[in-house]
Amino acid sequence: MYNGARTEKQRIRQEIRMISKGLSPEYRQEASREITLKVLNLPSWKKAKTVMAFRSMPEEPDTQALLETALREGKTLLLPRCLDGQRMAALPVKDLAELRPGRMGIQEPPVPEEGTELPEPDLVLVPCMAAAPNGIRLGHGAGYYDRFLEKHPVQTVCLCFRALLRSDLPAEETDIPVDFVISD
Ligand SMILES: Nc1nc2c(c(=O)[nH]1)N(C=O)[C@@H](CNc1ccc(C(=O)N[C@@H](CCC(=O)O)C(=O)O)cc1)CN2
Ligand SMILES: Nc1ncnc2c1ncn2[C@@H]1O[C@H](COP(=O)(O)OP(=O)(O)OP(=O)(O)O)[C@@H](O)[C@H]1O
Repeated sequence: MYNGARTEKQRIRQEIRMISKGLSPEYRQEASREITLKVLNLPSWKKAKTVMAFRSMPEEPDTQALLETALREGKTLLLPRCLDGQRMAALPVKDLAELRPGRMGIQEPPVPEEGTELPEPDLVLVPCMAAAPNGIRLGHGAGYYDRFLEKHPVQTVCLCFRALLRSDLPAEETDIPVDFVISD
């Protein structure tokens, strides 16, 4: 079946990969620092008892300081773990040393003991390849976050380098826009 939005997304992902490759380590580091400070100043971060964040991949804003701060502030920290090619779970992490590489080499929490109750997040930090100021985001194309957010309608904040913001992202019916986009 021809799907215009999907084809357009693939084309934009190629462009984004090129732009992303051109971002210097110095820019990434400084921009990640600015993004981190903005997140820490969000009322929704300050209020949140349980935060679902993500362990960043090299091309994403570095979330290390956010993860450490969440734990230090005594928040319950959840990180995604891919269950299969379509679904992910938000699992609790007490110490970043518990994480092990999963799909695409992303560090994931271990599977909790059977019967462990999973806390619901008050705030979800969402990764992206690119995002539009109106909250439409472009991910890696597996639909993990769209499926997850459909079941967990909570406050969402997407972290995106300013250089990767673009207002021409196409949306499919299943795309769930984020509430805020934070960039440097
Ligand atoms: N930091 C971070 N964690 C995250 C995500 C993310 O975007 N960023 N995800 C957001 O969804 C989930 C993992 N996303 C994935 C998205 C696509 C594929 C995937 O289909 N990989 C292909 C190869 C594609 C490629 O190389 O580009 C494969 O495994 O065959 C795997 C995981 C959960 N954790
Ligand atoms: N809730 C859903 N139910 C069924 N299919 C879905 C759902 N959400 C997304 N999909 C399908 O998954 C595929 C990938 O979606 P999309 O391109 O939006 O992923 P993405 O947002 O880029 O990736 P990710 O969410 O993993 O970061 C699409 O073909 C879409 O139709």
